[in-house]
Amino acid sequence: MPFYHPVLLLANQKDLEHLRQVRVEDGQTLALQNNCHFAELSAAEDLDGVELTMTALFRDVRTLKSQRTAVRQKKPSLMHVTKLFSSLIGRSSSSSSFNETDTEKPKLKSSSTASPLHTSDESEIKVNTPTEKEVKSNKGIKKRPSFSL
Ligand SMILES: Nc1nc2c(ncn2[C@@H]2O[C@H](COP(=O)(O)OP(=O)(O)OP(=O)(O)O)[C@@H](O)[C@H]2O)c(=O)[nH]1
Repeated sequence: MPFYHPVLLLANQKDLEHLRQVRVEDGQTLALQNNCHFAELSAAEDLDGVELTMTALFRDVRTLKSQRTAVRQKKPSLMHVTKLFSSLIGRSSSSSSFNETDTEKPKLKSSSTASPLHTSDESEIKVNTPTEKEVKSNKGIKKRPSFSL
C-alpha cells in the first residue's frame, strides 16, 4: 500500500507584499496539483503563524504514523481471527480467501511462548465453540464481525 507523506509548500516573507512575485492562487494550485498543504507566512512578523503552521504539519505526520501502526497491528489479528473461524467451521486455513504475501504474514510465536489464542490447542481458546449440529443449522454462530483493512 503506498503511503502518503505529508508535504507542506510554505511561502515566506508574506510581509513583503509589494515585492510579491508569485500569486497566492498559483501557490494554491501548485499545492493542489502535488497533493500537499499550502501556507504563506512571515517569519519576520508572525512567529505565532510559524508555530501554528509547523504544529499542524507535525500533527499530520503523527496522525498518519499512528494510522500506519494501527494498520500493521491489525493484519496479524485479522489472520488469527480468520484461522479461528476456519477452525470453527472445519475449513483448513489454506482455503482462506485472503491473499497473503510473505511480508504480510504475522510472525507467530513459538508454541512455548504463544498466547492461548495463537495455539492450535482448542481447549485453550476462550470462545464458545458451537457443536457440529449447531454449525450445520447455523445456530450458535454469532454474526461475523466486519473488518476494514
Ligand atoms: N521581511 C522579511 N524578511 C525575512 C523573512 N524571513 C527571512 N527574511 C530575511 O530574508 C533573508 C534571507 O533569510 P534566510 O533565513 O537566510 O533565508 P534562506 O533562504 O535560508 O537563505 P540561505 O541561508 O542563504 O539559503 C534574511 O535577511 C532574513 O532576515 C520574512 O518573513 N520577512
